[in-house]
Amino acid sequence: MKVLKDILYKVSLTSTIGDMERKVSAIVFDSRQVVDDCAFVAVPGTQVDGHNFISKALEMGAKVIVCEKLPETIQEGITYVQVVNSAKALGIMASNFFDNPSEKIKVVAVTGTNGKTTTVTLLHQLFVAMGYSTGLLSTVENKINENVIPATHTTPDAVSVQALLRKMVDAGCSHCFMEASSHAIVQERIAGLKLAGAVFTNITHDHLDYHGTFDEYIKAKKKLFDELPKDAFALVNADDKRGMVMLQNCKAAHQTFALKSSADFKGKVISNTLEGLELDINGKLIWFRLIGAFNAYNLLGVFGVAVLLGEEEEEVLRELSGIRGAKGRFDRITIGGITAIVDYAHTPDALENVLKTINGVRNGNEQLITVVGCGGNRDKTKRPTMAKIAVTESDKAIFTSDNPRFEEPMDILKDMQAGIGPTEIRKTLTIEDRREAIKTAVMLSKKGDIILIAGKGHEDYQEIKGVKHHFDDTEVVSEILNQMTSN
Ligand SMILES: CC(=O)N[C@H]1[C@@H](OP(=O)(O)OP(=O)(O)OC[C@H]2O[C@@H](n3ccc(=O)[nH]c3=O)[C@H](O)[C@@H]2O)O[C@H](CO)[C@@H](O)[C@@H]1O[C@H](C)C(=O)N[C@@H](C)C(=O)N[C@H](CCC(=O)O)C(=O)O
Ligand SMILES: Nc1ncnc2c1ncn2[C@@H]1O[C@H](COP(=O)(O)OP(=O)(O)OP(=O)(O)O)[C@@H](O)[C@H]1O
Ligand SMILES: N[C@H](CCC[C@H](N)C(=O)O)C(=O)O
Ligand SMILES: [Mg+2]
Repeated sequence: MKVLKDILYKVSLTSTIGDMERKVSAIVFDSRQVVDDCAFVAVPGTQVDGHNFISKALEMGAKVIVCEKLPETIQEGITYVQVVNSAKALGIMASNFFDNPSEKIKVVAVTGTNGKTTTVTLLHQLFVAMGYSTGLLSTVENKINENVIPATHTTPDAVSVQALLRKMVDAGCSHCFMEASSHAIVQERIAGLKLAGAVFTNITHDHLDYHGTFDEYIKAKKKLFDELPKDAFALVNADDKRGMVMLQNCKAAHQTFALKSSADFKGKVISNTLEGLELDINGKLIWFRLIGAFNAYNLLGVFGVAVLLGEEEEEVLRELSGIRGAKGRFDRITIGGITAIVDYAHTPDALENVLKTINGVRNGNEQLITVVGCGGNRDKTKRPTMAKIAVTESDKAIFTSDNPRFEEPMDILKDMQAGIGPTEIRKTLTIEDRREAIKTAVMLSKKGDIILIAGKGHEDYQEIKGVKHHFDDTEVVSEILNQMTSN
């Protein structure tokens, strides 16, 4: 239990009614999670307004209401706290509630359209290999050293972020590497967090359904850098033209990494094959297990962070050289002479990068077949572009479902087909059922061919109308390849 007025330290208050010395058992932002004596924070959402659930929260036992607009009836014995921004208040209150864990651990947040999971996973593996007790918050999983705590979001909600950091501090962690999604930044899920540094990987087309325009999407990412403290570092990709935008008005130490532009952490791709990457980093030639030039950026970003955190260059490169990266990112499965690549590419830029990487290393005599879909209830404008890229960069493309959520799968597939010209349509098939689509790709393949299965990577489900059905691309393609190539 904590005293309310201590939990409100640093929160911008408008007015208060009632006892501020009251003890609070928990901080809750969902009326369905209310416990006795908790503080309920009413947050305006994308679907509903949390203010509509204030009376429900009181019925369930909340004793403190934190809100932007006071309700019409004020109940006796309840404390009301009116704040300027309740989403922001939630983050700050959660941090105070858990004794400000981010002040006791070096937290580095990574943002960008692509490469966040790869970057934080590499950093986590690197720091564990260098002997540090290290935490991870990522799309694939949250971790305290090797202990996995399942993840539901790329960046957890404000209370979970602070609760997880508390667990990390209690477990003796010195570092935490976390993804900061644009949704999370706008929704203040990381308010109240003290960052040691932030990284910008890149920005390309995604999430326009949520942010409305590309400018708003850029602003969302920039907010992370605008709010960094003076003693933090801001490390950006200087080859992305928005890298410098992130640094405008940023108080933290400006740092850059790049392959093309001049930068503080400069690299060069020496060779790029299906076995790995050879890079020149600060004049040293190093071999890495990751595949694709885009991973050169991720590796450089990781190197930069480690050095900025005070690690020794030689040791960082030696350890980084042996690391594999995140699950579902360019995972290769070769059975019966056919190679399947499972990759989480779910944006036009990622898909193009992965296909260009494959095209850059293949011999050209084999076929490249791409199986791809686009998520439902997500940015519709990326659908025709992703379809076009799949057709242009492959010999055949099979369009299929990827988490249709609450949309009709065939509607999504029609949006994809709209991106394809009349001559290219012959190179495509549309098969709604993802298992059938993968099976067809295998049927169309012969020894030596390559099948790219894009969009789901590590995901082990297909989300249909609010229900997650077990589905794992790697599992499915391995089973089909084993069956179909064994005789
Ligand atoms: C669109 C979006 O981002 N939504 C997130 C947001 O919920 P919301 O604003 O829509 O909430 P709402 O349903 O409108 O409800 C408003 C408020 O009323 C409360 N409420 C609601 C109902 C009720 O009965 N009682 C009650 O108190 C809710 O708890 C909430 O506080 O805040 C919630 C708490 O943090 C998130 O769980 C939720 O994520 C949803 C499930 C989601 O799908 N988010 C995706 C888009 C997302 O966040 N993705 C990014 C990664 C994207 C990427 O980079 O690829 C991520 O970080 O995971
Ligand atoms: N630096 C990069 N630039 C462009 N594409 C990349 C980069 N790194 C990875 N990719 C591609 O993007 C896909 C997603 O990578 P990753 O999971 O690291 O990104 P993310 O930013 O965490 O994505 P999400 O926002 O969905 O969590 C990869 O499977 C790969 O195809
Ligand atoms: N974090 C991303 C993941 C997209 C993955 C793809 N499989 C899809 O469902 O669109 C999102 O929530 O938009
Ligand atoms: Mg991610």
